[in-house]
Amino acid sequence: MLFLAAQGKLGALLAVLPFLVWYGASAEFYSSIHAMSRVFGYEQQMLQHMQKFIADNESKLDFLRARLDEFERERNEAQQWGVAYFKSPLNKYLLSKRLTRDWQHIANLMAAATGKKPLVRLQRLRQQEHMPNAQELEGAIDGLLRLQSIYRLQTSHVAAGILDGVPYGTQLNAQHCLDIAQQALRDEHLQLAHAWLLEANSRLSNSDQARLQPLILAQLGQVKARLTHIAGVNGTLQSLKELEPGSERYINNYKDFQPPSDELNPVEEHPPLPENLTELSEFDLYRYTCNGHIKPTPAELRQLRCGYMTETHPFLLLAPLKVEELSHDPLLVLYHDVIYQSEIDTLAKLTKNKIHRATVTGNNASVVSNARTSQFTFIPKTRHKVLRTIDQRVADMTDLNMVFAEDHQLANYGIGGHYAQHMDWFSPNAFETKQVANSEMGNRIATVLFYLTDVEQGGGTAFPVLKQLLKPKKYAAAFWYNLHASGAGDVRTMHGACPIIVGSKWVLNRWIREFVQSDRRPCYLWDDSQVRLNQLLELNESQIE
Ligand SMILES: O=C(O)CCC(=O)C(=O)O
Ligand SMILES: [Fe+2]
Repeated sequence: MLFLAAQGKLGALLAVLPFLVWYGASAEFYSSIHAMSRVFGYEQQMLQHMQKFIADNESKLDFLRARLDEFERERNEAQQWGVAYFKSPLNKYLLSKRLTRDWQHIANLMAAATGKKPLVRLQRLRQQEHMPNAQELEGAIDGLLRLQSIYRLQTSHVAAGILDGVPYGTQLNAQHCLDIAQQALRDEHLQLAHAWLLEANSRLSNSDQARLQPLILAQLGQVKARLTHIAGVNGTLQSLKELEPGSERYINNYKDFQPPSDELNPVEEHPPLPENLTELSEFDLYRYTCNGHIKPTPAELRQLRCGYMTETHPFLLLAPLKVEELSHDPLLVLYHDVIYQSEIDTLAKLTKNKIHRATVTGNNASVVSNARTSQFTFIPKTRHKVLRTIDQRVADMTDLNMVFAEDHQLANYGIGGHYAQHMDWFSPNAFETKQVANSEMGNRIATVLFYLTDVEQGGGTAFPVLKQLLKPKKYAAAFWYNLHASGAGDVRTMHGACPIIVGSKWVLNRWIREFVQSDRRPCYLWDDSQVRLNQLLELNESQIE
């Protein structure tokens, strides 16, 4: 189980709530490429069943068409005979046969549920695990809006398949843009709704113009009216009326609707970049670190070094660890090339079919939350020798005792998958309410986060207070202390996994607990644990360029 650390105003709920308000629906589908490739395979089978359904129905229709021709031919012949036709006992037989046995056969055939088998199979596939449902469709749109908001992606680019400057060739049509706009509107992202409606309007094809444009314009009028500082609501309503007289029926509560007078301010898709960080919510701090707005100054960067580490094990004299400093206090470093491909392959085998949608623990039970859209599994080190080898390396990297380390956690993030800002350490409240598994091992003194994949775009690990964004680099591992020397949780370690724009991210978490480390970790004689996050940010106020 995982817990969001809670302490005072940095509590779990505060960390999660703003996010839940922003992105209300639960969503699983987009959180794993693994699941997506599975259902992509199911879709292939669904198409085959559909083909079979069509083929069965086509052969039934071919058969019926042939019978129809035959019956018509027989009738035409009969008509040529005139009344004489009814005198022949042979014809009496043929007519009777047609109207009884033949027609019964035809009626049975027409009534038969042709293609039932492929239909049943198709329906069974739709029930498969990982098949997206309506809620997950919402989640996929949520994920897209989240990417847009975090990375400040321009709507016209996204609709044209350009993600953060890279073209992918997928185009959205007017209906897609309208669907996204409607969800943005429902969730009160008015600026984004506005941008998606404009995009829908500009992407109308001749064939869907009549069907979609009145709705698009009506919604655009409403959004503009709600964003009262913007221009053009009256113009939009005018176009709507010209397009379709009586079109006010598209506007909810039209009678109460008071179009404001037009003003000339343009609509920004995204809020302006903040200059003062002290006022930002924790989510915004995370967001602005993910998109690179919060970053260290050159002066701060000059304090940081890279080098080879040889101290913790004699073997390191032969093969020193490559370390990159990212923060001195609290310590955050990145080790390069500390896991082998063969080990990653074994980890992949051990996790096959085992990962589940991540939960976070708030006050009560673990819940699937949009603060964390990834999938994970825990594997005890007894399961495989490789896990113990990795732990020995972690001990060399950290100089910490691995006896009290949690099970290996492997997590996968798919497109849009993320984990909003949080601390890895457990709050005192989590201990009091017995939410901490193996509490006798103490709190999470340190984290080692192995990157098992590169990620094409996005997916960094953001440390807003330390102003660091770690881009996932295959074979590397981040290491940081979560606790002050006093044992108190360090709020400056607040971090989060930024959403993936393109790619898939696998990580291995090693959470090391605090007991049995007393001879390992150097103790400070002073306790800086009382320093509050806001004070720290004020201290750091200079930093954005
Ligand atoms: O995947 C990442 O970049 C961070 C993951 C993380 O913070 C966690 O699992 O606690
Ligand atoms: Fe974490």
